[in-house]
Amino acid sequence: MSPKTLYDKIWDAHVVDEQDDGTCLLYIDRHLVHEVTSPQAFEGLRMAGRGVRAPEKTIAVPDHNVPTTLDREKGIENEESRIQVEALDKNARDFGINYYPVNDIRQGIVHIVGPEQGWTLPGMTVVCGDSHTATHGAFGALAHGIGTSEVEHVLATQTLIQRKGKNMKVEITGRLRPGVTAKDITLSVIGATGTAGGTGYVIEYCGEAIRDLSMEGRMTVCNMAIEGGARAGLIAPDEVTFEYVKGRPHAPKGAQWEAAMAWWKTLSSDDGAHWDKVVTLKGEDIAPVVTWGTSPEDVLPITGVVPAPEDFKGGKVEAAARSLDYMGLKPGTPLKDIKIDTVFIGSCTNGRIEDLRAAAAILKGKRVKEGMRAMVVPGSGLVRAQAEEEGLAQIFIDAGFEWRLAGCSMCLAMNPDQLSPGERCAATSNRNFEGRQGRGGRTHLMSPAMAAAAAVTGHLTDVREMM
Ligand SMILES: CC(C)[C@H](C(=O)O)[C@@H](O)C(=O)O
Ligand code: SF4
Repeated sequence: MSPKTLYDKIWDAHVVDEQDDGTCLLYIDRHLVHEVTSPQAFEGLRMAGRGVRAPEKTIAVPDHNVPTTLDREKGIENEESRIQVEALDKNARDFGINYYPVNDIRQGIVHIVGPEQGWTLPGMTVVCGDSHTATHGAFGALAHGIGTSEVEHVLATQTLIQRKGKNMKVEITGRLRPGVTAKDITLSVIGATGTAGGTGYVIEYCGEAIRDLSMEGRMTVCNMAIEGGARAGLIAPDEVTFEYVKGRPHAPKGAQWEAAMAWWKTLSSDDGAHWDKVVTLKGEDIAPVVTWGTSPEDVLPITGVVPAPEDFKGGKVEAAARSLDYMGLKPGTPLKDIKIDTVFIGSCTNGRIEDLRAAAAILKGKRVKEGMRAMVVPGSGLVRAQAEEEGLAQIFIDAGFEWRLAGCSMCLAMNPDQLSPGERCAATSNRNFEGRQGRGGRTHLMSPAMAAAAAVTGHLTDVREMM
């Protein structure tokens, strides 16, 4: 047998049918559903008089549109948002799928809830009508974002039509330096490869610096695979993975656990497997980074300066000029001199317990700079509860942060947490497009520790100076 990559192995184990032109039908192990991309899919099922093929493998949770303020039981003011959340509630109950409603402590961002509840397991195929489904690849699961018509197809058949992608290896060698985190890895990879660098590929992240990451950190890395253009991101499962999964509500138990482990231990790329593209970064070379522009590839070490359009080539010259104009930045300005108005800590990229710990470690005994707004939005109700138990919530509150309920919140402008025109935000989320956090809002992406440091000083800050 020829050597295979991890992607090849999971793919081969799930192919139900392959046509001569390479079109495949893949079996889907887990289908995660949120309120934004599912209403029409359920409507389609109703119209066709069909049910959900595997309700026990389908998990629904509202996240994008839910308010995260403490008074959210008052309901959703925006009509469109309210209709979506109500539709999910009705659909989940009518079709008998697993469901975490907004008042359930297990509610949260779908990509945080899936792993937390043990729905996401190594070797699985996982889909969701959401591009950041790549997050689940951290478990060595093949996790694709899909569109609404595909959501309907998966609901009805538990299969997905796909063509196989190419194999790309992203290796991070050696160790990270102090103050450098998973977020800096994933942003630096996109900085190096560009937002189109992964187009057509499934990325496997490997190397010592990846092995050294916790599951939380691995999820942060895979979460942004999509921002690098890839179809999915993967990390081979190991002891760290098994330890995280063990004992979770929907993880296998007893003899089933043993059987699962026997298969999970085979889930790594074979020596000599073929890679269509290889990118290597040295862990020691990665610095704490921030984005300066309106694309996740606009990444620089915090010690850098705002670039000039002429520093780029081709179409990027014009794009950079437009970015700088939108962001209100002048070439040559030290990144550390950029003043900010708002800090947002949360999202499926960085809303897990370890992220809150990292931010709290910087904030302990300090205050948010006068006049700024700062919020922490835990990724799930359980993350929130754990943070309260660990005393992190109190650190945030004492520092002057708002301590919110779980949801996507200010990651995107689909709920009341939005930036005003011109407002500048240090954000731990994954997208910085024009208007992403609100019309005219300006986003700088960074790690939770960097965002916390910026909250204290009021400008972009090198976290290493505060450690
Ligand atoms: C709303 C949803 C479909 C979207 C996505 O696909 O990623 C959102 O989660 C985002 O991050 O932009
Ligand atoms: S937290 Fe942000 S990136 Fe993640 S699913 Fe929600 S909107 Fe998308």
